[in-house]
Amino acid sequence: MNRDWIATARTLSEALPYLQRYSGAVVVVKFGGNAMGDEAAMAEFARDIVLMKQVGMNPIVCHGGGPMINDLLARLGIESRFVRGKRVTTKETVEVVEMVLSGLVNKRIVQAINDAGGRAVGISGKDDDMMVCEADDPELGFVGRPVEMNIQIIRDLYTAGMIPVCAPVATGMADNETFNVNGDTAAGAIAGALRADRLLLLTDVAGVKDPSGKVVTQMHPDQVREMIADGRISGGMIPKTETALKAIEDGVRAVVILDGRVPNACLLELFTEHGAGSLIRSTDPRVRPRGLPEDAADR
Ligand SMILES: Nc1ncnc2c1ncn2[C@@H]1O[C@H](COP(=O)(O)OP(=O)(O)O)[C@@H](O)[C@H]1O
Ligand SMILES: CC(=O)N[C@@H](CCC(=O)OP(=O)(O)O)C(=O)O
Repeated sequence: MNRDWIATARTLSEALPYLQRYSGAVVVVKFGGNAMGDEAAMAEFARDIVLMKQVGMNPIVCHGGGPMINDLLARLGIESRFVRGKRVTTKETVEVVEMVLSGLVNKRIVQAINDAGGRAVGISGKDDDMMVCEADDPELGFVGRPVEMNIQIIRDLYTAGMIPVCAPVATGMADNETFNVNGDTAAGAIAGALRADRLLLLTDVAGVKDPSGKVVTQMHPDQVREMIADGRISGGMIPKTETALKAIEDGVRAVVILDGRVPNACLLELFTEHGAGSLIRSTDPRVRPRGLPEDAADR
């Protein structure tokens, strides 16, 4: 018997407890612009998402696209400026942000998932008023902080067999306002509103690292707060870990920060014993949202 076939059969067999555990689970996947890579990497990501749906999970994709916005702004001669990891967004910039995120990036992901045999539907926070925002900080201009979530549209899509693909652009409280929302923030707000079983934040580092460069594989919220306070977590990892803390407070069972450039990153996290990246989980026994069995070990 061919050794590869035996190994493949064993891998499938070993995945059984994970397939059982995650049956029906709601998993929000944030796909960052830096994690997107080339066409082949996009196709591989799409295959993972379709496989998750095929085995009975409910994957929801929420994407970024910062580098793609930077490219178009540069071609238009508009400078990109960030404050604490968020883009300073003028009225002119927000038009480009919406074009790139709700248009180019969203439809590229939708097409890749459909090519892999899934039924992806692209929406933004504007559709059905899914995400309503207020200005985050006057210094940032049209950057939104989600204040109201109308999440039924997402539930309707996944219960009808579709895969929602969400662009982080939202509507405001006043007429005709458009807000640019940080992709991590948007994914966290969606996961929180759904009380998701998992929020996977795909980025371009292996996870949260300690000062020696080693990835911390499991963390609880207090440890994350300590690492932010003493500077071990800095830069772009601050909004990411803050999103994780907020999502857990809102009832998300666990958040994983992992390297989206690794082939089959989502499958490695969900269907193997050791998972991938850094898992942040509440220690509060009252936080037991619907979904996974009470006694299931998280890794
Ligand atoms: N403790 C840490 N562990 C890992 N990355 C960290 C840490 N502190 C700061 N960082 C920085 O955070 C970056 C990830 O954030 P960011 O570049 O904003 O990701 P994305 O574009 O995927 O949203 C890493 O590339 C790294 O430079
Ligand atoms: C307010 C804000 O900063 N919005 C982000 C939205 C895209 C994003 O978050 O993209 P990544 O996940 O690829 O970084 C931006 O304009 O770049």
